[in-house]
Parts: sequence; C-alpha cells; structure tokens
Amino acid sequence: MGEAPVFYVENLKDRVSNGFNLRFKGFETSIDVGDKTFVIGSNNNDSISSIEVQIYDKSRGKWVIPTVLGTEPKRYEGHSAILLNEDRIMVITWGSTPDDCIWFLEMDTEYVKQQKKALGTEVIAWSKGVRGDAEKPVVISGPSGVGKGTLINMLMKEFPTMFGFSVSHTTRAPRSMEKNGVHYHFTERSIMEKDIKDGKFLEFASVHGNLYGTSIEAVEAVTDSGKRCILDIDVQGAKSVRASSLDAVFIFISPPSMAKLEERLHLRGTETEEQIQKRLRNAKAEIEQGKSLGIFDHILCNDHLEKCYDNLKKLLGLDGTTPTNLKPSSKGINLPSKHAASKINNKILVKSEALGSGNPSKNS
Ligand SMILES: Nc1ncnc2c1ncn2[C@@H]1O[C@H](COP(=O)(O)OP(=O)(O)OP(=O)(O)O)[C@@H](O)[C@H]1O
Ligand SMILES: Nc1nc2c(ncn2[C@@H]2O[C@H](COP(=O)(O)O)[C@@H](O)[C@H]2O)c(=O)[nH]1
Repeated sequence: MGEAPVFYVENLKDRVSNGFNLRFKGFETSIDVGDKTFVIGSNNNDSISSIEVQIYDKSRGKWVIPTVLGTEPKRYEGHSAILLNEDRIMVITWGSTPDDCIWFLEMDTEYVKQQKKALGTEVIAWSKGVRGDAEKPVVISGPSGVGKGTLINMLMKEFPTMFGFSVSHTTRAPRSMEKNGVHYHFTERSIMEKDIKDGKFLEFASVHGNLYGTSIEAVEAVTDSGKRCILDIDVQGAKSVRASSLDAVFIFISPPSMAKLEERLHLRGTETEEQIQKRLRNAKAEIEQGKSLGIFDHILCNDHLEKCYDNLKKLLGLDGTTPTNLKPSSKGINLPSKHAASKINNKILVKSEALGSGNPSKNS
C-alpha cells in the first residue's frame, strides 16, 4: 500500500492540487485525528452555506461519507474548527448570532461509538454549544397523559447529543414496551424506601399509588456524560427539586381540556379504566398547583403537538433564537464575523481577521 497522502487546509481550498474529488463548493477546514482526516466543508448558495463532513481514512486510502446525527449548523459564512479531547471538534461559525456560533462535532464520544456499533457505518453527531442558564437541567412536569414523554422523546430524537434523560426509579409494574434501566429503574418498594432513607434520592413522591423518585446517581450519570439533564417528574417532585440545590428550568405542560386529557389516556391504552379515573382525579389538583404555586418558570399548553414542541424548543433556545430562560449576562458570545481559532492549553484563542483591510488583527 502506498503512503497515505498528506493535505492541508490551504490545498483543500484549491481542491485541485491535493487530487481529491471533494464535493464542497465553498470553504473547508480539515482536522487530523489518528488515521482519519475530518474535512468540514460548506457549500455556498447565495453566500449562505450548509455544512457537510467527509472523512478521509488514511489507513484504507478511502473517502467516507458518514451518517450524520443531530442538528447541524445552518446559514453561516464560514467557520473555524478546533480539535477538543480527540473525541470532538469545536466549530465556531462565522457571521452567526452570538447564541448560535458554537457547535460541536462529535466523532468518537461514547454516544457516537454506540451509534457506530448499532448502525455499522461511520457516524458523526452535531450538537449546539450552550452557555449560562441554557446548561441547566430541565424539569418537565404536568398531569399524566398530557404528553410530557412524547415531547421529551421528540427533543431526544432531534438533539441526541445535547440531552440525556434522568431515568427515575418506580415501584409500578413495567408496561409491555418499557425496559428496565431505560424508561425506569423498576424496583421493590422496600429497596426504594431504604435507598430514600440512605439519602440516595434527590426527590421522591407517591404518585397514583406508586412510589417514584429521581436518584442523585441518575442525574449525575447524565451530567457526567456532558449532556443537559431532562427530568420527567410530577408536581410534588418538581416542588422538591425547586427546594433542592439543583438549579433547573421548570416547565409545566398543561392539557387543552380535561376531556382531551381523558381521551389521550384512553387512546394510549396503558392503564385500566379505574387507573385512568384515578390519574384524572389527581390531574385536577396537579393543574391547579402547577399554575398557582410559583414553581414553574414556563407553562406550555400541549394542544397541537408540533406547535407545543416548537414553543418548547424556543424557550430552550433551540430554534436559533436566544433562550427565553437566559439571563442578560449570558447572552452568548460576540465574535468577529471572520476569525481564526486555535487551542492553547485549555483555552480557545479567537483571532479576528480584518481580511484584506490592512487593519491589525485582534485577539480574544
Ligand atoms: N398534542 C397532542 N395531541 C394528541 N395526542 C397527544 C398529544 N401529545 C401527546 N399525545 C398522545 O397522548 C398520549 C399520552 O402522552 P404521553 O405518554 O407522552 O403523556 P405523559 O404526560 O408522558 O404521561 P405520563 O405522565 O402518564 O407518563 C400518547 O398516546 C401521545 O401519543
Ligand atoms: N416525583 C416524581 N415523579 C415521577 C418520576 N418519574 C415519573 N414521575 C411521574 O409519575 C407520573 C406517572 O408516570 P407513569 O410513567 O406511571 O405514567 C408522571 O406524572 C411522571 O411525571 C420521579 O422520578 N419523581
């Protein structure tokens, strides 16, 4: 086998001298990680770009187009790319809004490794960088059947690398599709009561006749993986978390009407009629408390699912706007529209490039 070709950002820009047939029609950067070169390119269309990644596998002398997971950056004029910790690349986009300029391209994180194994292909995953309050855990609460789980699943599907679900413990029996350790940790009441006594739970509550609780370990497992933790808990649990040291964003999901809530519980078909009636009786008190106790930062009505999901993304800052829960002090980063970035020790140095203007450059 011949020696693998070496190439640089400069000759990628020419796209001829390196001899590779890259599809990009705009700006490109490349990062070497082990045997692979990750080429991040933009395709210009009316001076607005979409981003694409191709991988050159030096050991096999082959270009690979990976499966792309997550939501990728859109509408920017160029980018800088910096390798972080060998498992992800930080991409700073040019000409983006301050809350939309930091992105991460994961090439070898635990999540990507799992996906590579599951899909049997080369995989990369995009996630958006967030700052300040936007990193806070998210507590989602509301009556049974309102659609909390559905909305959380939509978030996790669209932003797989950004969010991690806090897997609760419960003494209720698993439903047919539920897996232990994924949907819940299904447990014996006596064991859970002992663990509660031993201080292993952040919060717990008796809900519809069963014990439910969030263990400290469940939240730590998510935060340790570098993801934003989502908790699906009842109003009593939300009240306890509000009183705890966990600084979270609290969102209450309300139904359009009790009739619709009842209809959803019937259509879901996971509870007996008696259990549904019990959940509906509890729902009345939860809705009252949710709207009046001052626990929640936001109340969203889940009438139309897509509309509610869009509103949820908006308040979490996932639609390109500033999250409504951000304090003015953490409104993102103002970067020069064109810049070069490098990593020195644990800091990222951003150097503005007054390209072609003859102006001196400025470091941040
Ligand atoms: N906006 C909506 N319109 C119609 N049906 C919906 C809507 N949102 C969710 N659903 C449906 O309602 C049912 C209940 O939703 P889901 O299981 O997500 O509720 P939940 O709040 O998580 O309930 P629980 O607290 O009991 O776990 C599901 O069958 C789901 O598909
Ligand atoms: N206080 C807590 N409530 C929890 C937790 N996990 C789930 N829940 C809430 O229980 C009801 C019923 O859930 P279901 O899965 O049986 O339908 C629902 O409102 C959940 O939000 C928890 O850890 N703590």
